[in-house]
Amino acid sequence: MTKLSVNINKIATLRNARGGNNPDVVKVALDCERFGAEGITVHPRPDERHIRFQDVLDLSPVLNTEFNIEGYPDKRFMEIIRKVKPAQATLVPDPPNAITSNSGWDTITHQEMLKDIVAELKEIGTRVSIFINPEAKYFEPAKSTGTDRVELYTEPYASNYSINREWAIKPYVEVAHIARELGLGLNAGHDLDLHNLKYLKSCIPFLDEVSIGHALVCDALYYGLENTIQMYRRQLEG
Ligand SMILES: CC(=O)[C@@H](O)[C@H](O)COP(=O)(O)O
Ligand SMILES: NCC(=O)COP(=O)(O)O
Repeated sequence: MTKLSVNINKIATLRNARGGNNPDVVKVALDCERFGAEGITVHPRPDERHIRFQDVLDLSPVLNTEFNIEGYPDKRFMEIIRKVKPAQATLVPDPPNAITSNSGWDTITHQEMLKDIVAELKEIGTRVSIFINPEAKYFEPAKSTGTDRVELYTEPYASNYSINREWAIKPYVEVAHIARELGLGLNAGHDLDLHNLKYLKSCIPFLDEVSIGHALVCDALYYGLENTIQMYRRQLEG
């Protein structure tokens, strides 16, 4: 079964736009869980443009599903992970000024650093996932870091889906089987939506988890949050 983890970054974007507490990020997260989300994902960026570090502290004690915290493993990120000990930490190589995540890790060049980070996170009992591009050369080095899972960076798939979906999915199917052979758990995320999710799932049925935020929140403006979460869940059935 592939779990849906709802990324609530963009709920925080809307809240921050007016300086108050509407929408209430904690309330929305709990409602997402009630509506069928099987996890909550946040990405507290260094500039706190959306999710703030305080949001992480407010969410952690009240969530009922898995809490997945994404981010670059700098000092502040590691401190918050040590503090809240989430179910999962997803390491992304984003520079502080990145408009959004735009690549996975070079697990060859950064293997030693990742090894140390992964060991520290596993020591505190947090499952570790490493954001990764669908390039086979990065998978054995990823395994060598000791990570539990990898998260396939799916923006290239999403942007090529409408052009030629069989071509777009090909590298992802190839590396998904490599990950499985290596004993790595398999997540996926970035730019997944109601158009491309079902095909991804049909081609990689053993996906452990997808984390989806931007498109899901946009869809909720038209279909409502509860209905939208159910619509995404149905794309993952079978
Ligand atoms: C790692 C990933 O692909 C997403 O969490 C992405 O980082 C979302 O970040 P923004 O919501 O800031 O675009
Ligand atoms: N890890 C991907 C994520 O959490 C959400 O990405 P997106 O759906 O906002 O592009």
